[in-house]
Amino acid sequence: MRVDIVSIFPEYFAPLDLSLIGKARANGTLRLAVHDLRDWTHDVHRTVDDTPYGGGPGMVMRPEPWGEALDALAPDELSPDGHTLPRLLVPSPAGVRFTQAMAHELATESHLLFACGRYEGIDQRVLDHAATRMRVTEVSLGDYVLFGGEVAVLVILEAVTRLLPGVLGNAGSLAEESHAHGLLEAPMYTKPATWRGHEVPEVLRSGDHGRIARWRRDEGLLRTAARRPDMIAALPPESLDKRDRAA
Ligand SMILES: N#Cc1c(-c2ccc3ccn(Cc4ccc(CN5CCOCC5)cc4)c3c2)n[nH]c1N
Repeated sequence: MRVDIVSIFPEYFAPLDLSLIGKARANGTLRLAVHDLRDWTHDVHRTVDDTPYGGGPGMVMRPEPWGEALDALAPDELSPDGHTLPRLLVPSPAGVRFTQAMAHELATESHLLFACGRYEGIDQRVLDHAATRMRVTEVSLGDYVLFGGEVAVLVILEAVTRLLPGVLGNAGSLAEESHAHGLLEAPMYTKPATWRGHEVPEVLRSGDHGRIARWRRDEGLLRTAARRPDMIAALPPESLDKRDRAA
């Protein structure tokens, strides 16, 4: 997967050299490039923002630098390797909610292009023009307000990269993790069996894998009911058996 990120704070993405994303870049699974939007400005001050039409607080990101950046990173003509246009992701407080389902969808794309806004956001015409030639998605992490899109790109990129083949050593954990089967995962424990007077639940040390599986499902169901009743409501009815309904 090719990923291009455009931001006025490219240094925000230094963490992408670390850990499993760093390994995915080193082995070619992820081909990532971070670009400074100011490289597409032409004035001495490298200006990227201006006052909003219609008044209101703050500043808006000018369309010209963004237009030139997207032209450069998403050229209309097919590249020699038959490369098609990228999927443009624009983090925004007004975006559709980012979910694990969207992470799976994005993990199937060959080229993602992230536009990181700052100030009050990017001039709408940038997105409208981009949408005439590529798929554009405004995406939000949730109902809280950030300074800009960079943190959202780090989150989205981590959620997508871990779904790419070979990135997560133990692919089994992908199948088991919460949000994969609609429930939060059960509590996890490791050695020692007793720590500061707290015992690991006996069932987990029983070696009875049937009991363990049932305990984990029950605990996941209880946690989900307590913390995320919305996820319970979204479960397909057939996924809850009589025991679950009694819980
Ligand atoms: N993903 C994600 C995000 C973002 C996000 C993503 C991208 C950008 C680019 C600029 N910002 C700052 C910003 C904050 C608030 C507002 C709304 N304004 C409406 C008019 O009154 C003033 C306030 C706009 C822009 C961003 C924030 N926030 N929360 C998420 N889940």
